[in-house]
Amino acid sequence: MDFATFNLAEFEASDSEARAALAARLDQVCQEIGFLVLTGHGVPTDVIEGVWSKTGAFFDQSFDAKARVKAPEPGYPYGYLGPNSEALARSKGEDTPPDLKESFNGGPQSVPEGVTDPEALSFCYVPTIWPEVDGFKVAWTAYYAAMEDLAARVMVAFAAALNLPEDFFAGFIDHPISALRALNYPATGAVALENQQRAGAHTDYGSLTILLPQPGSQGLQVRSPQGEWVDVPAPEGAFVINIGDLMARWTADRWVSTLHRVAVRPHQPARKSLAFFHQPNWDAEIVPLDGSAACEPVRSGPYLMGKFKSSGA
Ligand SMILES: O=C(O)CCC(=O)C(=O)O
Ligand SMILES: [Fe+2]
Repeated sequence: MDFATFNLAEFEASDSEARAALAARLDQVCQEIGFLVLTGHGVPTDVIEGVWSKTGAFFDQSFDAKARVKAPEPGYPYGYLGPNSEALARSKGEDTPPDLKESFNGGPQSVPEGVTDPEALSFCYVPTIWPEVDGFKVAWTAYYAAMEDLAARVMVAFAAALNLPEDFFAGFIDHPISALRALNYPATGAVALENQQRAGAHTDYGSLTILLPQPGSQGLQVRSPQGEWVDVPAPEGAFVINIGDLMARWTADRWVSTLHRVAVRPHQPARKSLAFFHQPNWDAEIVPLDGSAACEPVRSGPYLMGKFKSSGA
């Protein structure tokens, strides 16, 4: 299976006929596999290098130093999640050993005016707990902001792909509750436990994931429609994007939220990645776009919270 590439800058610069053709192709890829390589993204190299450098410095610290910024209680969505904290396959009802990874997670940097819902305030709007790594917060927030902008541009392309007015999603994503996760999969030894992966098979929860796998790294795989695990490339200078469960619902399952995992193999070097989980406004009502009753309407925030709580290890 070849991986489709979508060049966002080319789409944005195209006249209406070429734009429609690129949008139709995007629609097709989102129907078939829901994963693609994104080029023409315009995210400055120094923003990307900055976040790699500071998250690398974070993971290089001792466990005790990392544990100083761990989530203060179970279910707290941000901070350091050490080894044995999460098994993503549990979100799919699979009882597996914990994933072989550690992560640092952060959320929106400010609470929009007028948010009073206690669930929103105690879930996605709780503070990110900053590590004492010089320059970490600056590099992290610059990358987070770049991902917010990029996600909004991809959502314009998605609207075109779905034959909607191009600003259709704008009002749903003007106060997004997205999360950024830096992942470190430590080097592997001889064997893992049975059914243990670096990240167990799962689908993502939100509208869109913008993933930056360590360039040239291996292990990320998607489940093809034929039921095979297919390697996802990690090209230098590009992102991998995929549809999450919320987008599948929104499109009444026209688009697929594809099962994926990070497979474990013996004697692998450490692998890093940055996953940005774009999530519409807390209050956004996600109703099937085709007007059908294919999926129950859900609210973005509570839907995410329900999903998140299902993967704790
Ligand atoms: O590390 C990766 O390449 C993918 C991680 C992933 O799928 C996730 O955290 O949802
Ligand atoms: Fe994922």
